[in-house]
Amino acid sequence: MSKYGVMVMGPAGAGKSTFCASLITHLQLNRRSAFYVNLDPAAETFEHQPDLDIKDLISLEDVMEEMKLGPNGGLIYCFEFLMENLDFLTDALESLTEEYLVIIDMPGQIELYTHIPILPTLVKFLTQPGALDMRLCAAYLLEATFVVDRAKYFAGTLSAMSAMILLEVPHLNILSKMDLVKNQMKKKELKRFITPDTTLLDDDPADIGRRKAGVVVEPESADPQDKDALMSGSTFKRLNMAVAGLIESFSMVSYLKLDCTDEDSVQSILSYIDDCIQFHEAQEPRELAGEEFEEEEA
Ligand SMILES: Nc1nc2c(ncn2[C@@H]2O[C@H](COP(=O)(O)OP(=O)(O)OP(=O)(O)O)[C@@H](O)[C@H]2O)c(=O)[nH]1
Ligand SMILES: [Mg+2]
Repeated sequence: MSKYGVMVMGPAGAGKSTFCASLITHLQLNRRSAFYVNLDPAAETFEHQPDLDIKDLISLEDVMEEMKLGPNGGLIYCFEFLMENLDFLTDALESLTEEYLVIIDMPGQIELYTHIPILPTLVKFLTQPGALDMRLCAAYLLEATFVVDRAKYFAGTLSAMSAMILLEVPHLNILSKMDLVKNQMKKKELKRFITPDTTLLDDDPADIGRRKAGVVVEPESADPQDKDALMSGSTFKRLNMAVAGLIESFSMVSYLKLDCTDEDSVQSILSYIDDCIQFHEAQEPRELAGEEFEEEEA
């Protein structure tokens, strides 16, 4: 029997756990079943208690103490340990029916999504036909406040693209915390950030600010040893332009908007997730309970 799931990823503080909580609340309100898996060994407080928590397998605190590792090295160790103990996942997930949406809350360390092969291995394990056979999609969150700084926005987009290429599962890119920017920017202006392209750099407020302050240094006149001067000037702009051009030419990234404080917004993202993993196609028609039947009849 197939399982259905979404892996919620993205940089630190992007709003992953908040989104997982909103999604679970929304599913519960709509009488759907959720199975919440926390894979962040540093996460301590939850709005909904996880059904499965990596901390029951390994504790980051113990790892850091015993292995004399820092928080990032400790996290990688925890994931390596998880990969050697995949039964921890199989035992909990194998009995789930098709009605469940498995929501996997990931840590924010960017290393996980860029150059370490742990996540691709984990995704292969979860999706492997004949085993858990999970129809899995990735939801990659990037904070909408990044749009204020174009360089940050493109760097974030690059990390989303990297995760996309690395994982090879259906991928949704999401601008989270939209409530924080929607009053600061006109709708039309915000719309430009849905699909990243180089024109966004033409009117970069940070660049205009630097020019006004007279700190733009042309690379030809800058001291090659003075990295700050170089990076504050047109070299930085050209670098951003090159990154933006690369992203634009691959046309791989476009964003959905998420405001966790808005039920309709969470529903809209859930619809995309359901479509990606073809959740509804697998559902048996449910027998209506008495109350629902009366509502339907009315
Ligand atoms: N205004 C607003 N704040 C949000 C939203 N989503 C998350 N936050 C806040 O952003 C902060 C980080 O949110 P988390 O959900 O913990 O982010 P995370 O990505 O799980 O963080 P890590 O697990 O530490 O990487 C918290 O203070 C949240 O309250 C949102 O949609 N709107
Ligand atoms: Mg979190």
